[in-house]
Amino acid sequence: MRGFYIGRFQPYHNGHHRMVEEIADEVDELVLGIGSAGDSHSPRNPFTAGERIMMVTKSVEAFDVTTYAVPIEDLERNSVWVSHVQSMSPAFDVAYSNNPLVIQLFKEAGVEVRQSPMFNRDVLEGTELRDRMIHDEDWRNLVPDPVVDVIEEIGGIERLQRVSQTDANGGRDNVSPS
Ligand SMILES: Nc1ncnc2c1ncn2[C@@H]1O[C@H](COP(=O)(O)OP(=O)(O)OP(=O)(O)O)[C@@H](O)[C@H]1O
Ligand SMILES: NC(=O)c1ccc[n+]([C@@H]2O[C@H](COP(=O)(O)O)[C@@H](O)[C@H]2O)c1
Repeated sequence: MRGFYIGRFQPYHNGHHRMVEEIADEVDELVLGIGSAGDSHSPRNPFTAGERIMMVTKSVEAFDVTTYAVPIEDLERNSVWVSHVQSMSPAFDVAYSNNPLVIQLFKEAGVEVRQSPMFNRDVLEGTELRDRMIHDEDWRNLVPDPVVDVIEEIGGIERLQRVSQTDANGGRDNVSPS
């Protein structure tokens, strides 16, 4: 059986990782959909699809499940989104999500959906992690080790901090010293 789990993974964190660990017990193969694949370099979506593919691919090596990472761009029309996903992904039998819109769209399309508990959601949330990165607070213990390596390799913290600035302070870096 093949499962499908989509997220923005901005970044891939230990909550996602726990969910993948549980899914790996139920399926033979797993497709990880890299959602909002066209988005990057913004405070909500700092990392590119390719960077997120590196994060998930290196992290899921810890589990005994064949995994395919597939980038999925957003569409204006929710009503055809499941067809769009299916057109990009290896065929799957069951979709995993805790996102109410995703659950609704898959159910309406007749796809079986399974949910998982939320793990330690007070800290294991992308929004909380990005906030900690911006403010130089602890985040490394909330993601799998390979994610730390990828974010360091790409200069991810500096990027997120810069794209989160406003022109009022961000422009300073662009002025040549006199
Ligand atoms: N701590 C968690 N435990 C279990 N599932 C989670 C957890 N955090 C996110 N998920 C689920 O993983 C999927 C992908 O989530 P997503 O990539 O949006 O992460 P997020 O932590 O919700 O990020 P953001 O705050 O950026 O929206 C969704 O179905 C979401 O509900
Ligand atoms: N119309 C659409 O493009 C559409 C609809 C539902 C979900 N999605 C995407 O699926 C992903 C769902 O992941 P999250 O659970 O992380 O929000 C997101 O990237 C979201 O943008 C897109």
